Amino acid sequence: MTQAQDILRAPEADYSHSLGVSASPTATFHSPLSSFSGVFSQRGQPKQLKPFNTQDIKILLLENVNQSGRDILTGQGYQVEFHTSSLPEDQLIEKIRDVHVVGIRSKTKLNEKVLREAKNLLVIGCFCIGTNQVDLEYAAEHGIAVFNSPFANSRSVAELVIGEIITLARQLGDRSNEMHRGTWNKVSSKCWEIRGKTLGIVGYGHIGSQLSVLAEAMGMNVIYYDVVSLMALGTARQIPKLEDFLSEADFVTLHVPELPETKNMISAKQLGQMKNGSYLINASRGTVVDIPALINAMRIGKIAGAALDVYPGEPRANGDYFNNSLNGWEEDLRSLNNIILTPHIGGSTEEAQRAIGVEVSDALVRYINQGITLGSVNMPEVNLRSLTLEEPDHARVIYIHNNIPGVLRQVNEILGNHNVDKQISDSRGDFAYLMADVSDVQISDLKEIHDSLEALGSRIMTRVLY
Ligand SMILES: NC(=O)C1=CN([C@@H]2O[C@H](COP(=O)(O)OP(=O)(O)OC[C@H]3O[C@@H](n4cnc5c(N)ncnc54)[C@H](O)[C@@H]3O)[C@@H](O)[C@H]2O)C=CC1
Ligand SMILES: O=C(O)CCC(=O)C(=O)O
Repeated sequence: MTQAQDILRAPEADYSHSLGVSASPTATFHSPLSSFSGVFSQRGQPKQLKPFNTQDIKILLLENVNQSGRDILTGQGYQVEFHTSSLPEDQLIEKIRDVHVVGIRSKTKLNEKVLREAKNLLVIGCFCIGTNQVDLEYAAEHGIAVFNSPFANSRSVAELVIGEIITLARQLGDRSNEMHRGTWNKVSSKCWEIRGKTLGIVGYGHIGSQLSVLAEAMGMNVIYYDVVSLMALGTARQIPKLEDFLSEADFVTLHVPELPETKNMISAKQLGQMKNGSYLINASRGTVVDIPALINAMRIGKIAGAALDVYPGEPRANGDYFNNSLNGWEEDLRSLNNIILTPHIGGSTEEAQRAIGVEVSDALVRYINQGITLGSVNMPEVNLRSLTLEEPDHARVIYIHNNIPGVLRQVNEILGNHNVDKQISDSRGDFAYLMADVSDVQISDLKEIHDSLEALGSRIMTRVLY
């Protein structure tokens, strides 16, 4: 057996999941982080670290996180409680009090009210791209790291949008509904090829740029609007002003995050600036489109069709919920022609969910077991080579603290009685993350190190792994 094989077999080195995540011939996603275990285990077998003061890691997994992710977490011996949907707020609060880790997708709102109750929480895993459902600032202030999967479902969203462009151009939804009702209605009026038409992409990030390539391959012209100046792929063109952009596109598709600046970004005024008979697609977040304004624009024939995957209010679970009790305009939307309404399924493919399950669970394991924050969306990104089995009297000290002068001196005074083998510290805004590997420590020293760090005024959270 080669040394590399040996390392992969060791129970501690189980980031090897990332290497063979997909059974699909087309899913080529591999987490870039999957290579780190190899890099950092070169000097010996990595040692399985244990938290000094959180012996049994308890995880609450909501919203049907994929089996791939559940397997990784249960494989670590953590206690995993799994739910297929999100929970009502009162139940969420009850459960979050007890757990060290919570895993969610887009539905569960981890706002200040909920996080205030989460006294043991170390880390949140968003098994999706968007992190708008989490109060990231509050989490950082309380030493709770947040991880997501920044691009594992981008391709799935881009493919959905491609399908919708053709579906809208050919009024496929309406024809299919008519046939389901027994009506044969063969028409070509206002049905178009997409070849030569202009696709306008708002937000040219992971999804928007992927979509750009696919659309061009189908003969579309691509323009995009983004707040950042970005390199165009193929023959796509960035248009600096939203108004000019909207007046040029036959199809407008939205791929921006939920932010105060993107709220109602497409409203009556912007719909008025779009071409007569153009189409609108929103698979970003429900708040980006003023839906009553869209309903009006479709009723007067300004907009010839729309596809919506996301809504300002979305239900917690599957069921007969798409009625006026959610947002008040569902019945109006349902009555329109040539509108595709989908239940937030942009990223819902086997490939994407498997890859996300692996990527986020691997990040959680790295954080819980080793304190590594690579890929965190609210903490400085910090990494140190793993401790190895050849270093028995070592411990890893993690000190999350307010970013104020003089902290390193105080920490190193506390660690000074031991040999600090390696240390790293980085900050992100008001918060800083320090990780130090110390040798010559006995179990009896750990409590003293932990308690001394906890007593410092700058302290947000202390973890000692040994
Ligand atoms: N329907 C679904 O199931 C899914 C929805 N999403 C949503 O799609 C969004 C976009 O995803 P990615 O492409 O991965 O994000 P990204 O972060 O890679 O790209 C977003 C782009 O939007 C741009 N942007 C931000 N504010 C803007 C503004 N005010 N005007 C114009 N451009 C602006 C950014 O500069 C960036 O280039 C996510 O934030 C998420 O909310 C993501 C995955 C699945
Ligand atoms: O799959 C989900 O639940 C959420 C998908 C999404 O919107 C995201 O990844 O941001």
